[in-house]
Amino acid sequence: MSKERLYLYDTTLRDGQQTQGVQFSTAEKVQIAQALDALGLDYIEGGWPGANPTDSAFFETAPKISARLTAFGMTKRAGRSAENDDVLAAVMNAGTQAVCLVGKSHDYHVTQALGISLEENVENVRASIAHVVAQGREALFDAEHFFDGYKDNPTYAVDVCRAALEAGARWVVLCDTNGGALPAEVSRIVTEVIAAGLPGDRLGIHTHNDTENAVACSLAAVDAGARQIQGTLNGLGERCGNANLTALIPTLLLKEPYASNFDIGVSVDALAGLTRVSRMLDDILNRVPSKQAAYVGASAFAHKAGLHVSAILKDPSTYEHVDPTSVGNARIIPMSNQAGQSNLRKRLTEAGLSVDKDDPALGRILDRIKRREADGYSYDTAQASFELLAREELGQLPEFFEVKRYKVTVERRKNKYNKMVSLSEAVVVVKVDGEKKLSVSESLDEDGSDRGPVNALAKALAKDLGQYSQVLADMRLVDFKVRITQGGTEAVTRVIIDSEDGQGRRWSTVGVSANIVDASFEALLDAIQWKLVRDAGPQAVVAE
Ligand SMILES: CC(=O)SCCNC(=O)CCNC(=O)[C@H](O)C(C)(C)COP(=O)(O)OP(=O)(O)OC[C@H]1O[C@@H](n2cnc3c(N)ncnc32)[C@H](O)[C@@H]1OP(=O)(O)O
Ligand SMILES: CC(=O)C(=O)O
Repeated sequence: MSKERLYLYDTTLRDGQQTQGVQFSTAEKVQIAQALDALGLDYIEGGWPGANPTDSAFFETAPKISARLTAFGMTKRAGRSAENDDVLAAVMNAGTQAVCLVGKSHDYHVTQALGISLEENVENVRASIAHVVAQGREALFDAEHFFDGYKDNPTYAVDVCRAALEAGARWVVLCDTNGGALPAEVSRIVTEVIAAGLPGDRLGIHTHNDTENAVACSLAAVDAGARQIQGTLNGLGERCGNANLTALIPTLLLKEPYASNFDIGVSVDALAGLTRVSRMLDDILNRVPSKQAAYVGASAFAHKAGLHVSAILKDPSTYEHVDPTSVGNARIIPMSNQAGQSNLRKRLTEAGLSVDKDDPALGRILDRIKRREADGYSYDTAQASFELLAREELGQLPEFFEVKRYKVTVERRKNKYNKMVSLSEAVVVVKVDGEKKLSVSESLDEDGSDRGPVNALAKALAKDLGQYSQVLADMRLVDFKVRITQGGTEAVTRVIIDSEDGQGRRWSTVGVSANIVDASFEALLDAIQWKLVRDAGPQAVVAE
């Protein structure tokens, strides 16, 4: 049986840019358009030419893409011809293959927002679409507030859409503009609209996520016969966002009945780039990627509970609905107080530690993790600290050096320009290679800015570690997170430090104490030890 074509239309650069706090630069728009094109989207809506300088500049320097680049705008305003509407002219002047115009399909909005008669609005829609088609462009009509309009006045909502189709629109897109429609309602209305004579293969769906149902409503519309879906990467969009293409694309490619029934422009090979594209967008937006995002989140294939892991090790499909590599994601088995021996052995193997199934050290490690998590530690994220703890229990952690003492002071004082500035100074005394070494460091960066007491401590600790200093030269701290948590009955500070090195490795360590400096020092110490285990293990000597 041959598959039917289902078209995907991306509006990240238009409705996605209507997200509060999101403003793409022209260069970022180009980068996103190219990534969407490589994925295989059919249409990429670049923005509203003429509405703002960035959108206009994007169309002026439009990237060469295979997808249909689409300019967005609104139907002509009343009282002037389509040819004489300056807003529409700016949209047409972008010169794109496809033009999508939004227009009213809810009678209430016609009379209230536009203040014109229902007939005049139908004629404005008809004339605007005819104008686009007459200029040799593919025309799309976004029927704004369609579902709310249909519920109030079905005949009028359908008449507006019919006018757009008769004027030559390739697609009429039924929009749930306020995002309040539910899947069963969408299914019923799309079915009725098709029965009323609007052909399903010319109908699209545009949903918003105000009830967390945008993806479900899009699928309901497809089930009922619509053949184009509009959505955005990572579900960006006005208010709560649009239908999330990052969830829809894998669903359409990997789940039945969609996989058997439809051909979408995205190939199975391109799907493997989805997680990367999703993270690229977060990177552009300077957002921390949502761990729990379906398919592409860091936790989408993280198996924490002991029961899950024991089965996963026998067959991953026991607790995974799809193979993580199909969307470019990866399976994670974090360590935590939810773990059993299966998690533990899997994690130890990944760390290069092979332990027999009945080794009593396994029980000791698990006990220690559970006790420490009760005290406020979190090994779920701090996998490097987990590994060090396990090595210690297994007698496989060399004592590279011994910390004899440390201190850090923070001072506020006037600089030479008579401005109050902070300066931290740290002193660390270690015994390494049988020799006691005292290192002092300040918190000031090369440019003179204060980097704080933890930075001073890190510099002092790594400053003179004898034979190991060379190994640590390419290591740097990249993130520092502090959380006040409840350890036992007391409030304690938990510090998580992320480090990376010149070999592209990134690792997280944890420290817990009532005192933030001690918690930070513990996490720093783990960070350095983990690096030394990796790169200086065989040379390690046990301190006297
Ligand atoms: C549902 C959606 O998300 S559609 C996308 C919405 N996106 C945006 O609004 C972002 C870009 N918009 C803009 O930059 C500006 O609104 C512009 C440049 C388009 C227009 O700006 P202005 O001319 O200052 O108008 P303003 O934004 O105040 O109001 C919109 C006007 O368009 C009219 N209008 C709204 N929809 C339509 C339509 N489909 N067809 C014709 N006119 C319309 C409104 O009635 C209003 O007219 P009025 O000022 O005579 O009352
Ligand atoms: C067109 C559009 O973005 C909407 O109706 O939501």
